[in-house]
Amino acid sequence: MLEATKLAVGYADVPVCAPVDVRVRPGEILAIVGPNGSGKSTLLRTFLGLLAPITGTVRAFGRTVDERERDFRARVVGVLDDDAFFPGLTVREHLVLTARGHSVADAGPLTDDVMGRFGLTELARAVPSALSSGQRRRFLLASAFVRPREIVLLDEPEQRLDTRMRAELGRMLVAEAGEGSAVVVATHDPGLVASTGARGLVVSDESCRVVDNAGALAVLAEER
Ligand SMILES: Nc1ncnc2c1ncn2[C@@H]1O[C@H](COP(=O)(O)OP(=O)(O)OP(=O)(O)O)[C@@H](O)[C@H]1O
Repeated sequence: MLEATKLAVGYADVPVCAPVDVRVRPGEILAIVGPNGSGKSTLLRTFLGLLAPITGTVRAFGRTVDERERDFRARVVGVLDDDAFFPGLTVREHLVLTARGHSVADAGPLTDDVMGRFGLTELARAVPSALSSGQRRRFLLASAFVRPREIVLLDEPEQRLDTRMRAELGRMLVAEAGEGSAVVVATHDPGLVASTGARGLVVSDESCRVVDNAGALAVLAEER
Protein backbone atom coordinates (compact mmCIF):
# COMPACT_ATOMS: atom_id res chain seq x y z
CA MET A 1 0.00 0.00 0.00
CA LEU A 2 2.82 2.41 0.90
CA GLU A 3 6.08 1.55 -0.74
CA ALA A 4 9.45 3.31 -0.72
CA THR A 5 12.08 2.04 -3.12
CA LYS A 6 15.71 3.13 -3.06
CA LEU A 7 14.38 6.32 -1.54
CA ALA A 8 16.86 9.06 -0.66
CA VAL A 9 15.36 12.00 1.24
CA GLY A 10 16.81 15.34 2.24
CA TYR A 11 17.08 19.01 1.45
CA ALA A 12 18.67 20.77 -1.53
CA ASP A 13 19.73 17.38 -2.90
CA VAL A 14 21.72 16.55 0.25
CA PRO A 15 20.48 13.26 1.77
CA VAL A 16 19.85 13.20 5.52
CA CYS A 17 20.03 9.42 5.85
CA ALA A 18 20.87 6.29 3.87
CA PRO A 19 18.41 5.14 1.17
CA VAL A 20 15.22 3.42 2.33
CA ASP A 21 13.45 0.35 1.02
CA VAL A 22 10.26 -0.40 2.91
CA ARG A 23 6.71 -1.51 2.29
CA VAL A 24 3.77 -1.04 4.67
CA ARG A 25 0.66 -3.06 3.95
CA PRO A 26 -2.92 -2.60 5.20
CA GLY A 27 -3.13 -3.64 8.84
CA GLU A 28 0.58 -3.11 9.55
CA ILE A 29 2.24 -0.67 11.91
CA LEU A 30 5.74 0.58 11.18
CA ALA A 31 7.70 2.57 13.76
CA ILE A 32 10.43 4.81 12.36
CA VAL A 33 13.16 4.99 14.97
CA GLY A 34 16.55 6.68 15.19
CA PRO A 35 18.23 9.52 17.07
CA ASN A 36 17.40 13.22 16.80
CA GLY A 37 18.25 14.56 13.36
CA SER A 38 18.52 11.12 11.75
CA GLY A 39 15.79 11.88 9.20
CA LYS A 40 12.51 10.48 10.56
CA SER A 41 10.43 13.62 9.98
CA THR A 42 12.04 14.14 6.60
CA LEU A 43 11.02 10.63 5.61
CA LEU A 44 7.46 11.23 6.78
CA ARG A 45 7.26 14.48 4.83
CA THR A 46 8.44 12.64 1.76
CA PHE A 47 5.91 9.83 2.33
CA LEU A 48 3.25 12.54 2.49
CA GLY A 49 4.36 14.04 -0.80
CA LEU A 50 5.33 17.32 0.88
CA LEU A 51 8.98 16.90 -0.07
CA ALA A 52 10.25 15.45 -3.34
CA PRO A 53 12.59 12.46 -3.13
CA ILE A 54 16.21 13.14 -4.07
CA THR A 55 16.28 9.74 -5.76
CA GLY A 56 14.04 6.69 -5.67
CA THR A 57 10.27 6.54 -5.35
CA VAL A 58 7.41 6.59 -2.86
CA ARG A 59 4.19 5.01 -4.02
CA ALA A 60 0.82 4.81 -2.29
CA PHE A 61 -1.93 2.59 -3.73
CA GLY A 62 0.41 1.87 -6.63
CA ARG A 63 0.89 5.51 -7.63
CA THR A 64 3.61 8.05 -6.94
CA VAL A 65 2.55 10.12 -3.94
CA ASP A 66 1.28 13.58 -4.77
CA GLU A 67 -0.48 15.62 -2.11
CA ARG A 68 -2.04 17.78 -4.81
CA GLU A 69 -4.19 14.81 -5.83
CA ARG A 70 -7.62 14.72 -4.25
CA ASP A 71 -7.67 10.93 -4.08
CA PHE A 72 -4.35 10.90 -2.21
CA ARG A 73 -5.52 13.53 0.28
CA ALA A 74 -8.77 11.63 0.81
CA ARG A 75 -6.97 8.40 1.73
CA VAL A 76 -3.80 9.53 3.46
CA VAL A 77 -3.60 11.51 6.69
CA GLY A 78 -0.48 12.92 8.28
CA VAL A 79 0.00 14.54 11.66
CA LEU A 80 3.30 16.37 11.77
CA ASP A 81 4.64 18.60 14.48
CA ASP A 82 3.18 21.79 13.06
CA ASP A 83 -0.22 22.77 14.33
CA ALA A 84 -2.18 25.45 12.52
CA PHE A 85 -5.66 26.31 13.69
CA PHE A 86 -8.30 28.93 12.97
CA PRO A 87 -8.18 31.16 16.05
CA GLY A 88 -11.93 31.84 15.99
CA LEU A 89 -13.17 28.23 15.80
CA THR A 90 -13.67 25.95 18.78
CA VAL A 91 -12.24 22.45 19.11
CA ARG A 92 -15.54 20.88 18.07
CA GLU A 93 -16.05 23.29 15.18
CA HIS A 94 -12.58 22.47 13.83
CA LEU A 95 -13.20 18.75 14.02
CA VAL A 96 -16.66 18.92 12.45
CA LEU A 97 -15.24 21.11 9.69
CA THR A 98 -12.49 18.58 9.01
CA ALA A 99 -14.95 15.69 8.92
CA ARG A 100 -17.37 17.55 6.63
CA GLY A 101 -14.49 18.63 4.39
CA HIS A 102 -13.84 14.92 3.89
CA SER A 103 -17.52 14.24 3.18
CA VAL A 104 -18.20 12.36 6.42
CA ALA A 105 -21.99 11.95 6.63
CA ASP A 106 -22.35 11.80 10.43
CA ALA A 107 -19.75 14.45 11.20
CA GLY A 108 -21.34 15.54 14.50
CA PRO A 109 -21.70 12.14 16.21
CA LEU A 110 -18.32 10.98 14.90
CA THR A 111 -16.67 14.14 16.23
CA ASP A 112 -18.27 13.65 19.65
CA ASP A 113 -17.03 10.07 19.74
CA VAL A 114 -13.47 11.02 18.75
CA MET A 115 -13.43 13.91 21.25
CA GLY A 116 -14.38 11.41 23.94
CA ARG A 117 -11.55 9.07 22.99
CA PHE A 118 -9.04 11.91 23.10
CA GLY A 119 -10.37 13.36 26.37
CA LEU A 120 -11.53 16.53 24.64
CA THR A 121 -15.23 16.48 25.49
CA GLU A 122 -14.90 19.10 28.22
CA LEU A 123 -12.94 21.27 25.80
CA ALA A 124 -15.41 21.11 22.93
CA ARG A 125 -16.14 24.82 23.15
CA ALA A 126 -12.59 25.98 23.82
CA VAL A 127 -10.63 27.89 21.19
CA PRO A 128 -7.12 26.60 20.36
CA SER A 129 -5.36 29.44 22.20
CA ALA A 130 -7.04 28.32 25.43
CA LEU A 131 -5.58 24.79 25.26
CA SER A 132 -2.50 23.50 27.04
CA SER A 133 0.28 22.09 24.85
CA GLY A 134 -0.80 18.50 25.62
CA GLN A 135 -4.42 19.33 24.91
CA ARG A 136 -3.39 20.89 21.59
CA ARG A 137 -1.56 17.69 20.78
CA ARG A 138 -4.67 15.62 21.52
CA PHE A 139 -6.70 18.00 19.37
CA LEU A 140 -4.25 17.69 16.48
CA LEU A 141 -4.32 13.89 16.70
CA ALA A 142 -8.13 13.88 16.96
CA SER A 143 -8.28 15.77 13.65
CA ALA A 144 -6.75 12.72 11.96
CA PHE A 145 -9.38 10.39 13.40
CA VAL A 146 -12.50 12.30 12.31
CA ARG A 147 -11.89 11.67 8.64
CA PRO A 148 -11.64 8.66 6.34
CA ARG A 149 -8.12 7.28 6.03
CA GLU A 150 -6.24 4.26 4.75
CA ILE A 151 -2.69 5.37 5.48
CA VAL A 152 -1.92 7.15 8.76
CA LEU A 153 1.44 8.89 9.23
CA LEU A 154 2.24 10.35 12.64
CA ASP A 155 5.34 12.25 13.69
CA GLU A 156 6.18 11.62 17.35
CA PRO A 157 2.52 11.55 18.41
CA GLU A 158 3.56 10.79 21.99
CA GLN A 159 4.99 14.26 22.43
CA ARG A 160 3.43 16.18 25.33
CA LEU A 161 0.86 13.44 26.00
CA ASP A 162 0.43 12.20 29.54
CA THR A 163 1.02 8.53 30.40
CA ARG A 164 -2.63 7.53 30.19
CA MET A 165 -3.15 9.17 26.80
CA ARG A 166 0.04 7.54 25.48
CA ALA A 167 -1.30 4.15 26.48
CA GLU A 168 -4.65 4.97 24.90
CA LEU A 169 -2.91 6.10 21.73
CA GLY A 170 -1.16 2.73 21.49
CA ARG A 171 -4.52 0.97 21.71
CA MET A 172 -5.99 3.30 19.10
CA LEU A 173 -3.18 2.59 16.65
CA VAL A 174 -3.63 -1.16 17.11
CA ALA A 175 -7.37 -0.73 16.48
CA GLU A 176 -6.61 1.46 13.49
CA ALA A 177 -4.42 -1.22 11.95
CA GLY A 178 -7.05 -3.80 12.86
CA GLU A 179 -9.50 -1.91 10.70
CA GLY A 180 -7.12 -2.13 7.79
CA SER A 181 -5.11 1.08 7.84
CA ALA A 182 -1.39 1.12 7.22
CA VAL A 183 0.12 3.04 10.13
CA VAL A 184 3.55 4.68 10.16
CA VAL A 185 4.73 6.41 13.29
CA ALA A 186 8.04 8.17 13.93
CA THR A 187 8.68 7.81 17.63
CA HIS A 188 11.13 7.86 20.52
CA ASP A 189 8.65 6.10 22.81
CA PRO A 190 9.47 2.45 23.66
CA GLY A 191 6.05 2.11 25.31
CA LEU A 192 4.30 2.94 22.06
CA VAL A 193 6.49 0.55 20.07
CA ALA A 194 5.98 -2.24 22.61
CA SER A 195 2.23 -1.77 22.93
CA THR A 196 1.64 -1.67 19.20
CA GLY A 197 3.99 -4.55 18.35
CA ALA A 198 5.21 -2.42 15.45
CA ARG A 199 7.99 -3.42 13.11
CA GLY A 200 10.77 -0.87 12.98
CA LEU A 201 12.51 1.13 10.31
CA VAL A 202 15.84 2.09 11.81
CA VAL A 203 17.13 5.29 10.25
CA SER A 204 20.77 6.32 10.16
CA ASP A 205 23.50 7.68 7.90
CA GLU A 206 25.04 4.27 7.32
CA SER A 207 21.95 2.22 6.57
CA CYS A 208 18.18 2.25 6.93
CA ARG A 209 16.92 -1.19 7.76
CA VAL A 210 13.65 -2.86 8.63
CA VAL A 211 13.69 -4.77 11.92
CA ASP A 212 11.15 -6.65 14.03
CA ASN A 213 9.54 -5.24 17.17
CA ALA A 214 12.38 -6.42 19.42
CA GLY A 215 14.90 -4.80 17.07
CA ALA A 216 13.06 -1.47 17.21
CA LEU A 217 12.92 -1.64 21.01
CA ALA A 218 16.65 -2.41 21.15
CA VAL A 219 17.40 0.73 19.11
CA LEU A 220 15.25 2.83 21.45
CA ALA A 221 16.98 1.29 24.47
CA GLU A 222 20.32 2.48 23.05
CA GLU A 223 18.98 6.05 23.03
CA ARG A 224 18.61 5.95 26.81
N1 LIG B 1 13.86 22.43 6.22
C1 LIG B 1 15.08 21.91 6.36
N2 LIG B 1 16.10 22.34 5.59
C2 LIG B 1 17.34 21.82 5.71
N3 LIG B 1 17.65 20.84 6.58
C3 LIG B 1 16.69 20.38 7.37
C4 LIG B 1 15.35 20.88 7.31
N4 LIG B 1 14.59 20.22 8.21
C5 LIG B 1 15.42 19.34 8.82
N5 LIG B 1 16.67 19.44 8.32
C6 LIG B 1 17.84 18.63 8.71
O1 LIG B 1 17.60 17.29 8.27
C7 LIG B 1 18.11 16.37 9.22
C8 LIG B 1 17.00 15.41 9.61
O2 LIG B 1 15.98 16.12 10.28
P1 LIG B 1 14.63 15.44 10.73
O3 LIG B 1 13.75 16.51 11.28
O4 LIG B 1 14.13 14.60 9.63
O5 LIG B 1 15.16 14.49 11.91
P2 LIG B 1 14.35 13.58 12.93
O6 LIG B 1 14.94 12.22 12.84
O7 LIG B 1 12.90 13.71 12.70
O8 LIG B 1 14.76 14.23 14.32
P3 LIG B 1 13.99 14.35 15.73
O9 LIG B 1 14.11 13.03 16.41
O10 LIG B 1 14.78 15.42 16.41
O11 LIG B 1 12.58 14.78 15.44
C9 LIG B 1 18.65 17.19 10.39
O12 LIG B 1 20.04 17.27 10.26
C10 LIG B 1 18.01 18.54 10.22
O13 LIG B 1 18.87 19.57 10.68
